[in-house]
Amino acid sequence: MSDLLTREEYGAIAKGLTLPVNAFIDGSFRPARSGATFETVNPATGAKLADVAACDTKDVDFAVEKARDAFEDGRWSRLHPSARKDVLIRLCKLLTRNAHELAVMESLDSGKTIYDCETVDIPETIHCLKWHAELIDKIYDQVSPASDDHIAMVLREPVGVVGLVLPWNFPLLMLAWKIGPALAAGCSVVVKPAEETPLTALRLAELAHEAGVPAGVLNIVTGDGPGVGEPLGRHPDVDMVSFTGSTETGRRFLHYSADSNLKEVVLEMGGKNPCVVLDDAENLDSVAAHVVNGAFWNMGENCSASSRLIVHASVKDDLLARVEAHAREWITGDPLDPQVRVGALVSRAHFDKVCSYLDEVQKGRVVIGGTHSGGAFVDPTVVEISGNDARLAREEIFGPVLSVITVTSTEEAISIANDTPYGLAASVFSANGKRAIRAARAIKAGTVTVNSFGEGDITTPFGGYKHSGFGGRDNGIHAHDQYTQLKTIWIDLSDDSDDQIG
Ligand SMILES: NC(=O)C1=CN([C@@H]2O[C@H](COP(=O)(O)OP(=O)(O)OC[C@H]3O[C@@H](n4cnc5c(N)ncnc54)[C@H](O)[C@@H]3O)[C@@H](O)[C@H]2O)C=CC1
Ligand code: BAL
Repeated sequence: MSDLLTREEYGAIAKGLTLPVNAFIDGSFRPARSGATFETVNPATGAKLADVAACDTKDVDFAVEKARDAFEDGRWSRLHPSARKDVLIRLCKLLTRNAHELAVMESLDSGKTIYDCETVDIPETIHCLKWHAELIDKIYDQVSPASDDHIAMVLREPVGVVGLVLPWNFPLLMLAWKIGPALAAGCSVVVKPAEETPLTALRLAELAHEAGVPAGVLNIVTGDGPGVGEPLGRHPDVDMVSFTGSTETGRRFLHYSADSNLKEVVLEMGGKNPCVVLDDAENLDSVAAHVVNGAFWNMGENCSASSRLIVHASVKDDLLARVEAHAREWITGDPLDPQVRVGALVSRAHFDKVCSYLDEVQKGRVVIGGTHSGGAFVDPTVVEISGNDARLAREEIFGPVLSVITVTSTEEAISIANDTPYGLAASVFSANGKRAIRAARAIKAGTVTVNSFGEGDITTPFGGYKHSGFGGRDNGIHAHDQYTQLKTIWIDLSDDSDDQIG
């Protein structure tokens, strides 16, 4: 983990940054073929940071062609796994050496707090890449239990050319969640960062090249969804797409695949995640700290954010008093100030979306917040609502807004927790282990934490049920499955095998 610097030191790093502005294809930075650019803006100040290459179909075609060449000639895909490991570990060392610079770049581009960038985003990015690098030369293929006359090998092979379409809420970390297993497995990748936050992906690609990732293996194509994401999704020579973002856009990738080459699609999408506090929950101060962290970490711009607190009536008042006290400690303001816990929302458009929910907040009992400032900042907001039908309870806000729903039984709590089209994450608080585990099993979500808020760690699969996920999981050894496919090699050992085929 990086040591935190002072506001002045972060300011000095920001002033000295050289921002990458061109796409990274086939081992070098290149402007869009059309010459077009788009602005990337610091959402905390509204100031332009850079004009970045606005790529389109021609750039995507070029990047996929180079990725295909690299994959087929084996410069990466057929290296010994331990050789790929060594290169990725070198990349991790370069990322560590440049951690402060990357943290500041991420904070400027996204509005995330420097505190989170330094303590979560950058160290977790490095940890994720290192974990997959260390894994890749320790996975064995299988031999099936065939007869004495046969040997049947079940091999995992890299899937090929992979398209990775990323969100803006954890720009570098979501890149790592996907390139970590994809590159370790031997795939070539074409990455499309979110147009709000293209900078750190470009810088990482430069460092990866320095570490020894061969040209064509890691390509970053900047631009918007229709210009870059759609041609990547529709490309006939992309074997697989892994996407993180909204359910609406995720659904499009299934259409793109069906309309093109039936590429595999893995989707990690939205959530309306319940935090269930049962009547026997103990240490309500600790519960409140988890509730506040779950709701307001990363400004609530988190697919697994706890956005619904479903609490038993007998503990509600006590809990909410403590939630309010903890929420007051989450200072909103300048993202480069290491004391600040709530930074800027990612863009003016997203700020406007979140503010549209603040009008709804005024219809409930506001416990804290409901306020905003500066065209980018929304204060941590807790509001009591009745039932699970309001927009506040049903729609993914992706901002620091927590809706509180009171229940009078565990059955009602579980029923409301599951009354959503989403199923990404949940948390359950109870002093009784059996009740907590039964509740965790009853909630339809990909990750359920007991007596804490979290997403597990790199060793555990992450992804959703229902409208939150499709086709696979990020993280853990399970992520390796996304980027590989199974091949059976069936060998006949019988004496007359010369005449037999299969
Ligand atoms: N699950 C998650 O982690 C995320 C959820 N969201 C949710 O989505 C809402 C909207 O945010 P957006 O940034 O608009 O999400 P989005 O899902 O549209 O964007 C994610 C990625 O998909 C790309 N994309 C957009 N339209 C596309 C298209 N037609 N074809 C191919 N690629 C396309 C974007 O350029 C970006 O790289 C947020 O308010 C939030 O509720 C947003 C980001 C991350
Ligand atoms: N929290 C990691 C996944 C996401 O928010 O997109």
